[in-house]
Amino acid sequence: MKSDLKAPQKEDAVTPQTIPPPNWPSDVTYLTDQTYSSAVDVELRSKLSRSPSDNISWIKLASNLIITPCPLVAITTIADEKHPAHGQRGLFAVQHLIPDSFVCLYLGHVHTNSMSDTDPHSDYDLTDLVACLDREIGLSVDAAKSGNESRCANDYRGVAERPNAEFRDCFIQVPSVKRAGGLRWERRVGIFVLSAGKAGKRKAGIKAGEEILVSYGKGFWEGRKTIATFRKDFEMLRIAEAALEA
Ligand SMILES: C[S@@+](CC[C@H](N)C(=O)[O-])C[C@H]1O[C@@H](n2cnc3c(N)ncnc32)[C@H](O)[C@@H]1O
Repeated sequence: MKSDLKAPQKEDAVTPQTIPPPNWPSDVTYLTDQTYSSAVDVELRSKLSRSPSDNISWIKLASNLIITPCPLVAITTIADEKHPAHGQRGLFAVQHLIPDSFVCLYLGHVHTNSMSDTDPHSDYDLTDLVACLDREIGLSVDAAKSGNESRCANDYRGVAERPNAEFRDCFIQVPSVKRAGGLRWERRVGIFVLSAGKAGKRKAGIKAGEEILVSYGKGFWEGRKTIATFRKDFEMLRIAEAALEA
């Protein structure tokens, strides 16, 4: 298949970096776009592109919405001792975010879902966090070693009654040497504010200063419980059980 994508030059090649936002973890690379494992070859990556015949209703994000670092959020170390992720980082809104609005992309290292290309120790892999980049073609995004602000979004369990944001599939425009206009649409996963809901219960959106909370899904915590039991990691077991009971 002919493609306008450049073949990956080497494994773990990173995109250009920008100055990370305040409170960014020093041992994690801050990304402005996702990177690709060498197992994600040109053909596999081309499946992430939107072909003109696609009739998908996913959101197409205008390039002016994608700003790095993201001006809508702040990474904060959680000081509240009652918060189940106390001492860790969380993602907070710095301004009012209206229902359905885009917050930021979930960036990280795109990998195949084969065991040899997956980090079993990662707490930041979208395969586990409900959404994955594309289940049909078996790709996911891991932000354990490199990512952006989204990797700091906590699960709502034990923090609030319900999530106020969610992961959604979307498209962004990336450079293309073959397409007219020099751009093509490529799939990403982003964090979006939840919709207002039919009864308008969430019409307030997310207030400035509020923590942005998603649902990782029950499966994430059940998985953590199984791993913790196997590894005899009692702290991890306590956290997973508390989240499942919340
Ligand atoms: C994707 S990371 C979220 C960001 C993380 N707090 C940090 O500082 O990098 C997922 C990890 O955050 C923690 N976490 C997130 N939500 C939590 C919750 N509701 N209860 C307990 N721990 C949570 C768990 O350690 C989980 O494995």
